[in-house]
Amino acid sequence: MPQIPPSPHTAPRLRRPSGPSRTGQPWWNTQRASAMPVHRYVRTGSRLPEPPAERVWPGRQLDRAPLWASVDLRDGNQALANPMDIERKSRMFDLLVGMGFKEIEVGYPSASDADFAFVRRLITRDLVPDDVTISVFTPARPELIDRTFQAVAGADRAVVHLCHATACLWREVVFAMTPAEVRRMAVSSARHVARRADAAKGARLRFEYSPETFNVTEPEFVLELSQAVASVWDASPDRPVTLNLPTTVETDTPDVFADQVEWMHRNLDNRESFILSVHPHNDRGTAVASGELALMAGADRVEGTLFGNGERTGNVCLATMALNLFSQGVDPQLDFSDIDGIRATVEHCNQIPVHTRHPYAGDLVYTAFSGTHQDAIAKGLAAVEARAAAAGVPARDTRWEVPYLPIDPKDVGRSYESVVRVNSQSGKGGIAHILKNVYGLDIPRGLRVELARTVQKVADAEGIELTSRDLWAVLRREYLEQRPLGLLLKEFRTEARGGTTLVQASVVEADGRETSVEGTGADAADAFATAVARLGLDVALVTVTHHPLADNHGERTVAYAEMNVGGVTVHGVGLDPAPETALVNSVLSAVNRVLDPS
Ligand SMILES: CC(=O)SCCNC(=O)CCNC(=O)[C@H](O)C(C)(C)COP(=O)(O)OP(=O)(O)OC[C@H]1O[C@@H](n2cnc3c(N)ncnc32)[C@H](O)[C@@H]1OP(=O)(O)O
Ligand SMILES: CC(C)C(=O)C(=O)O
Repeated sequence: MPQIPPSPHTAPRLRRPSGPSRTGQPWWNTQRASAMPVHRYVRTGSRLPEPPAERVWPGRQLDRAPLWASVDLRDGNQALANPMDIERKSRMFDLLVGMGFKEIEVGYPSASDADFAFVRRLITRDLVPDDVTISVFTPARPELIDRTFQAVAGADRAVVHLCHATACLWREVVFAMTPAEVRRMAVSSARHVARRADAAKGARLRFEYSPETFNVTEPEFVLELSQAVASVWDASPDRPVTLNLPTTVETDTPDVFADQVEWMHRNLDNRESFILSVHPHNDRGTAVASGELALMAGADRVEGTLFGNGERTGNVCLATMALNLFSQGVDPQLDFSDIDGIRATVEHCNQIPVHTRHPYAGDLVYTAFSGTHQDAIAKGLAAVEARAAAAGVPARDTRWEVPYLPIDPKDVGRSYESVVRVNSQSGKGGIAHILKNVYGLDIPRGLRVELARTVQKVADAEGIELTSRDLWAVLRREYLEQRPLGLLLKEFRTEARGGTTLVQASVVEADGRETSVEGTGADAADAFATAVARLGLDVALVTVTHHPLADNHGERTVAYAEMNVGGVTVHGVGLDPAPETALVNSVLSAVNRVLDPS
């Protein structure tokens, strides 16, 4: 794990809150106004001309995958400190194709030679599969539209994506245009695109229009622009225009965006001549929610990137959206069965690491450190296996219901190995789960409790995570190693006597005295416990269990004894190729832990 350097500040330097406290506040709410300049910001509420008379989206559920469009190579790429070179673009393109994306925005060819060259490469080398359509982005400037068409010349099919900002702030500050002038720019650019497309004989071209800053534009104005552009392009059900509604900068709660999308969905003339698309950004951290609610509100298509790369806080993460569908039993129509491979490629291409807590893909998202979670996960995994065994089907075909794990890590190519990891927050269930999964030890409940206390002490003292090897080391030191003040078993023999077992043993006590003892019992452990009691020790076997253990040391038996020593319950473990030796050693282990508790 990377070491994080200590913060140079012990505490943030905060100004004391200056606002008044609310009068009559109950003791459980003593919050005060902050000292931050909140007066600089305005609450916007609904952005529709009037509140919707009815909303369909709250009652809908997502029951199928939308049309996905990756913008990793355009919006993602334009946000990178080091935009992708041809090698990285090609890796990203191949990944997206391999995962099943059918529409890929491959660049902004008029922006840079690298973007232009990559599009040419795809076309001239015939690298685009028959069922995949590439898309190219252009702003509403004639010379840049021309360059875009040069880039797609010779393509069998493509989408030309025209975009310009529409909101008041952009109109006034960026373009210095009136709404009428923006409308003229939209229509003249759309005409220019149409003319260039007409000239590109033989190519199957479709068009996309993005009223950039849609979410903060007057809805009637966006509607008017969209209808005007679509009419220039002769939008029809056979050749629909993709109308892409971005939250260029996410500004509102997702319900506000859903209302806007539903409003467009209802008010567009010839709705069937449009593919209604959304392009959520993540400035408020709610891009996925905005995307999902927009689909419920009538959108057909989503643009986004893998793991959410993109301007500022990024685009909507398509991995999250797709796997959210998967977790609800909806086929996402994208293949995430090797999420670590996908992540590695995306990290290589973007040169940005995916966060350890990123949904579905982060290193720690299928991992529990806390004891109660571990216990529940271990029980859940066991229940799935039991259900599968009872039904006579592989666990992979059984319904997934495991506490704290929304999907089976194996379904995205992860293993269960790192699902449970131990530190000072962990408990007996997780520790037992690891020892079972990694070492095959089926530790009985009483021993789990006792062992967890020891592990907890180690974890607290060390303050770091304990690996499975560390857990094994704790178990070995606590239960399997000889203790200086304990009894040393020199030799023993067993003999079956009717229904019982006789043990004769020679033990050396801490003071060096060697004594021969014997005892009979139900099995070797019981008989040895009786023999040890004859040394004058107050010991009795409560119960012993054992099971075979096959590992790279060969076939062995592990035995777990629960003893009553001087009125205290104590456990011991024996491990040996010979079953009887394992049983005897488990008793010796428990007794020695009392004789020498160091
Ligand atoms: C929301 C989005 O993600 S849109 C995509 C944004 N992507 C990028 O910016 C990456 C690619 N780079 C560019 O677009 C570059 O700006 C280039 C390559 C086009 C170079 O543009 P330049 O001619 O140098 O202009 P510059 O970027 O400085 O300024 C933008 C100009 O375009 C205008 N403009 C901005 N967006 C658009 C648009 N979509 N359509 C038409 N004009 C636009 C601005 O008003 C400004 O005009 P002005 O020069 O008259 O003031
Ligand atoms: C081009 C548009 C869709 C865009 O990237 C945005 O508005 O964020």
